[in-house]
Amino acid sequence: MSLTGENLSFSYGRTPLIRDYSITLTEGRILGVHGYSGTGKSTLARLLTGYLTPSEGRVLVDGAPVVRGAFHPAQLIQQHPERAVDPRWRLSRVVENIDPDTLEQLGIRPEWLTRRALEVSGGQLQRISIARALDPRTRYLVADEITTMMDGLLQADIWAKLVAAVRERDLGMLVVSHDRDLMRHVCDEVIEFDGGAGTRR
Ligand SMILES: Nc1ncnc2c1ncn2[C@@H]1O[C@H](COP(=O)(O)OP(=O)(O)OP(=O)(O)O)[C@@H](O)[C@H]1O
Repeated sequence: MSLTGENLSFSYGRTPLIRDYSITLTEGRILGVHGYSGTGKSTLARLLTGYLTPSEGRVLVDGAPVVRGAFHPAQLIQQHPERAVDPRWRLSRVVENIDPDTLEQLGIRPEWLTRRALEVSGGQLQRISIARALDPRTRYLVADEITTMMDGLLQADIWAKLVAAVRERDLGMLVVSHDRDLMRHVCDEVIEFDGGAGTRR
């Protein structure tokens, strides 16, 4: 069982950002993706989770393309949770499909759920967006710089809880980060991302 990006190419304008790049994430593994700023790591994360469509190549989940409009089994957790959560919604609505044990596992307090996104802290909102990504149908997570804006203690707490949840559910997780120490700590393996064959910047 795997999440595969097969011969992916993508560009925002004329210059290719990602070219003929392939990557495989196996269920139950935590794979780190490290690379210089601007190489296209966030773009790769978006391609793998269906937020962007590759110009060439394809994304396969367990060997098959994801059905358009269906729940994507690879869920993206972004650096800025406030961009991922509708500010008008009470947080209880954001996590309505998530079982209470998962909320408790992530240290989410019931009183946060009565509020909206702008009425909780960044760390609290990131826990909510992690919880939402842990839908029962999720098989893979792509975590893109999810604790970059947080202090060390909060980072460590969130990663400990997320990794425990991932291991317990035997999910595959791709971790995009600049932080080599974090990746050494969290990942089974770390790869260097360069955008693929022949990309220039
Ligand atoms: N929506 C967009 N439209 C046009 N260009 C974009 C868009 N999003 C990103 N880019 C450009 O694509 C390149 C790669 O961006 P991306 O965010 O994927 O890189 P990254 O490796 O994640 O960078 P960082 O490590 O700094 O977060 C950058 O030059 C960026 O300016």
